[in-house]
Amino acid sequence: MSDIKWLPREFGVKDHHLWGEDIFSKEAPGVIFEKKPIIDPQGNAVEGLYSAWVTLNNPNQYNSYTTEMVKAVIAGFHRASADTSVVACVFTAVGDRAFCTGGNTKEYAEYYARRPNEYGIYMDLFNAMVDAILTCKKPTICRVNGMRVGGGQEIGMATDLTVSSDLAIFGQAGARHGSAPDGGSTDFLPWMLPMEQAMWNSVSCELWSAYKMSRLGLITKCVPVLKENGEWICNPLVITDKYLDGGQLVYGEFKAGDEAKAAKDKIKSMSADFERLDKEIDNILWTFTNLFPGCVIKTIEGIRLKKKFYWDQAKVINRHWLAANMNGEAFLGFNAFNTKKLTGRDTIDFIEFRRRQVNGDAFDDEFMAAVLAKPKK
Ligand SMILES: CC(C)(COP(=O)(O)OP(=O)(O)OC[C@H]1O[C@@H](n2cnc3c(N)ncnc32)[C@H](O)[C@@H]1OP(=O)(O)O)[C@@H](O)C(=O)NCCC(=O)NCCSC(=O)C1=CCCCC1=O
Repeated sequence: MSDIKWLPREFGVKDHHLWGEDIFSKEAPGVIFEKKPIIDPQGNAVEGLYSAWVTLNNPNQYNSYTTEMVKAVIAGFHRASADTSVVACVFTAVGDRAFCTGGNTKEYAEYYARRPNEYGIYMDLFNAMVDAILTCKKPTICRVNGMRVGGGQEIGMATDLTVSSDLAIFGQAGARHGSAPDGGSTDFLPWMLPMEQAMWNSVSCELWSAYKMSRLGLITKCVPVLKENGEWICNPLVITDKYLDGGQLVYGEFKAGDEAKAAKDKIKSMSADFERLDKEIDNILWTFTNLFPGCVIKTIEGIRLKKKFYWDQAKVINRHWLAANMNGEAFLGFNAFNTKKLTGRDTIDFIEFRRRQVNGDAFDDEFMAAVLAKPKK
């Protein structure tokens, strides 16, 4: 015989998906999974080739992820990874206020605080979510539609590329609200920002503008989303028309005083239009579409290896510290934030906390009551 047609073979295409469609939901809080056709530069849909969109849908709580949403994000990236018609995966969220502000602080305060073992199990899911993004066999793009804060910054940085609305802000919240940015930021930030900037950004909980993050190289690009008299305008809250003032770099810094107030009022009176953001996403998708898929993912995973180096080691032990911390600083910090409408204050009294530590006070309920604000009468 001169051919190998005689070899027994199985035909058809296998289904490698782990989860069915029912893990996704269009109801908030939930995660939407969609496939959208690849668009060529002339605006035509390319038949049979798609981008997969994983969309966080919890806008009333700034697209923070609940436990159920974490599971659905894992499923979304796994689905995109295993679907051969998908060119790349876009990670975004509903609305124009936030991409994601991290773990759901209501759930953290009301359920996970003082339940460290439960939080440890939750962290196993959180780690699996970051792993699902970092191991997706398709390029991953974070489409930042608004603030990317706390765990939101962490899952965003786990993606391969970020393009952002210029209204977005980026940063951490952990040390202010009772956690450490150990869901990826302490591992990724020192690669993505100069070390000093990574240090200050992760500890101070300052939120930096998209222009500043673009200048520092944390994100690929930010684009205007506001139009005035038919013309695109840059975020009026941010300095974008000069680099230097008094010898200091000011490009990307926030305006202050009356200028800032006027800019905030202006933004409030306008609505965001993501046309340019989506055009950028289409351009990146089109570039990927016209490259060898195997070479693309090998190149990407070669870069991801370095991002994953510290994450893969630290995630194992961080999970245990984060769990234990739910009995201590996290209990206080997340409860303070969760009850801010009742008390009028979103953080604990840090000065009293430190004074009590100086005195060697036991970390008991009396200590906790002393540092938490009281409900307003
Ligand atoms: C600074 C903020 C991001 C934005 O502040 P501001 O613009 O003043 O808006 P708010 O009034 O605070 O928020 C608007 C409403 O959204 C609710 N909200 C915001 N974020 C969350 C959240 N993460 N979970 C649940 N709900 C949220 C907020 O309560 C408001 O609702 P309301 O009913 O009052 O209108 C600020 O919002 C902020 O600091 N948010 C919390 C950020 C945070 O602490 N995230 C968790 C960090 S920890 C984390 O994510 C971790 C991940 C894995 C590893 C371990 C870990 O800790």
